[in-house]
Amino acid sequence: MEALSFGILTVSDTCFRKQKADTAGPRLQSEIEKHFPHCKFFKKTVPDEIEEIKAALDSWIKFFECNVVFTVGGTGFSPRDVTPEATKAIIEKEAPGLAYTMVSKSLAVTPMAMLSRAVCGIRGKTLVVNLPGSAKAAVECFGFILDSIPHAVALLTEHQELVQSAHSKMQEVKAPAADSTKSKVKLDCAANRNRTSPYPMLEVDEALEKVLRECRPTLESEEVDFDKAMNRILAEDVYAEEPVPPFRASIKDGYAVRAADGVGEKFVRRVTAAGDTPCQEELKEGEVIRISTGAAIPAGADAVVQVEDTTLVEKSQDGAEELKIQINVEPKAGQDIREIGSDISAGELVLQMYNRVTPAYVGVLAMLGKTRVKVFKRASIGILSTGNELKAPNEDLKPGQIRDSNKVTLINLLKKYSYESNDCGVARDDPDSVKTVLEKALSSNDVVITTGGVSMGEYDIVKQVLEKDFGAIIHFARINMKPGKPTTFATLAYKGCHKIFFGLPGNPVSCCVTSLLFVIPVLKYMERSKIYEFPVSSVRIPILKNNDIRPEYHRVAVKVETDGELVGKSTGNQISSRLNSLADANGLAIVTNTTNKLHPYTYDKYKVILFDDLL
Ligand SMILES: Nc1nc2c(c(=O)[nH]1)N[C@H]1C(S)=C(S)[C@@H](COP(=O)(O)OP(=O)(O)OC[C@H]3O[C@@H](n4cnc5c(N)ncnc54)[C@H](O)[C@@H]3O)O[C@H]1N2
Ligand code: MOO
Ligand SMILES: [Mg+2]
Repeated sequence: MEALSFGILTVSDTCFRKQKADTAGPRLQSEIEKHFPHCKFFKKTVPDEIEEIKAALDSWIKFFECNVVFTVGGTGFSPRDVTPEATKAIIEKEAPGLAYTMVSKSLAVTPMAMLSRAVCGIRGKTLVVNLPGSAKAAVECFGFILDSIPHAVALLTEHQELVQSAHSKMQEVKAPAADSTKSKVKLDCAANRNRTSPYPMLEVDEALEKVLRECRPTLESEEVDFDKAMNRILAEDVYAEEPVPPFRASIKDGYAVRAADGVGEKFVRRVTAAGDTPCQEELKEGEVIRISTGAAIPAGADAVVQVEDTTLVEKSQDGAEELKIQINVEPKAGQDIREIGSDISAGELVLQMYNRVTPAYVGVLAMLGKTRVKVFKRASIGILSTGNELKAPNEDLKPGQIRDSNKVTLINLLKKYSYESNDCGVARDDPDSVKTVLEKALSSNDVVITTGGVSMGEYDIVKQVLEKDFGAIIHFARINMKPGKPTTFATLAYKGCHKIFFGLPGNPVSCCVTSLLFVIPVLKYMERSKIYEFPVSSVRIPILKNNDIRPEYHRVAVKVETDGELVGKSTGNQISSRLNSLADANGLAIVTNTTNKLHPYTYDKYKVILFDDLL
């Protein structure tokens, strides 16, 4: 299939004259790339001139048959805004539904959206969409119509493959939820089961790419109390409504002085401490006021002299009060004073949208008195185990049974990266039980994670239940990695809602490693974290052997040597059942097959995914 092509035409006098950088065009491009990873782009900036806009649109449509052209800017009420007029002049048919969708959804963000004059329409095989000029609004509006784009392009180009995938996507949304408690899956007699997997084997990168393509970054935000916002992604730019400090404050314990009075003996008029109402009576020549760190600078004072640079000259009769002191060091005007707004000025952009909230962010919100803050919504996550052999950790075991460690491990693994999840119980290895437990999990979670039942056994029925009972699309069910080969990823529509499904392998290490490689990154991606993958570093490790054809994600403990070099060591036997191989690990060293490799050295440098603090 040929890659889709997009035109981004920035319409702005100031960007054209290079008086202002174009932020909206590049932001829109990166947003488009997230959803259409292999697309082509045509980009140009033109001034707000009707003929120039028309000429650019014309050439992209006529000569390059661009699938979609987005104009950015020039859709408002100012006299120079003519993008809608230029667009109307070149399109053959209007597509008002798109413009309507953008305005109506934008109204939920800002009432100013009602001033948009954006036009959308079709010319030949090209869809033309006017977007607003601000980067934030352009990306938001693109998000509002994103779902319709593949289908629109499919219809315009009569692109069969695209039409089909757009239709199946729509089917997916409409697919009826499973209703009866009985599964349509019947346990095959062992002789009838698949003897080879029908699913293609994907590389790890391909699998992650597929997952990210299906799990779009959210467009929804919610307001939370500032002290509950830790680790969330900000969905608004935070501007200071007040300056910090709100008054001129002393940086030192000492004396508020008039710098021009210089050194010498001074009369100590009074005392002011942090929290005291600022002294309004003007400081007179030869006077000082004793002051503590954080106290408001009294009227007339323009410097603070620290107590270390003074000498006591005269005390009160009871010996408790200072009457006169000597200033020993020439003060400079402004010395040791925090001016109003010197930390944060009123109106300043302090915290930026798309950044993750840290403890200091929470503190800054507290400083500004901003007690509610907008953050991007997070997916709700349900976790369940499958397996007839499983008992709860507090239960005694009969022969053949083991304790369910996966569920509690995954719940805590997610918690480590700040994601709460719901315990959805355990399903037995029979289709009715898997269906019932899955149904419950899907009814109250956006993302459902299961462990076990995804490999080649006749009781590995999770995929069949997903497909037959829930109409799920299995995007992949095999990955070329060790551990984690049978990792399964699917999407489905449950009661009209899009659900994401990870079927992780039952082996305790396999489900954790695949969570680190796929689940955690996608949860971060979905809540719009700018960084969603763990860092990868080169680490010196004693030779690691791997006799499997699959690349192995070898659990290692990595520390920083005194010279700053990262060195690691294996955590021992790497069999997928041995969870203790992960217990003290903070990295996954990627080891390709070593069967025929000669190792002249005892150490080698490995690429290591660092998922925890260095030792
Ligand atoms: N013929 C083949 N057999 C297997 C293949 C294969 O390619 N061909 N792949 C192997 C690999 S690799 C893995 S990984 C496992 C994955 O199996 P399943 O996802 O189907 O999981 P189960 O069979 O249900 O269980 C596997 C293993 O893990 C234990 N387990 C399961 N759940 C839990 C839990 N909640 N807590 C602790 N331990 C659990 C279970 O008892 C099994 O020992 O398949 C291989 N087989
Ligand atoms: O892939 Mo399995 O997860 O090797 O043990
Ligand atoms: Mg199995």
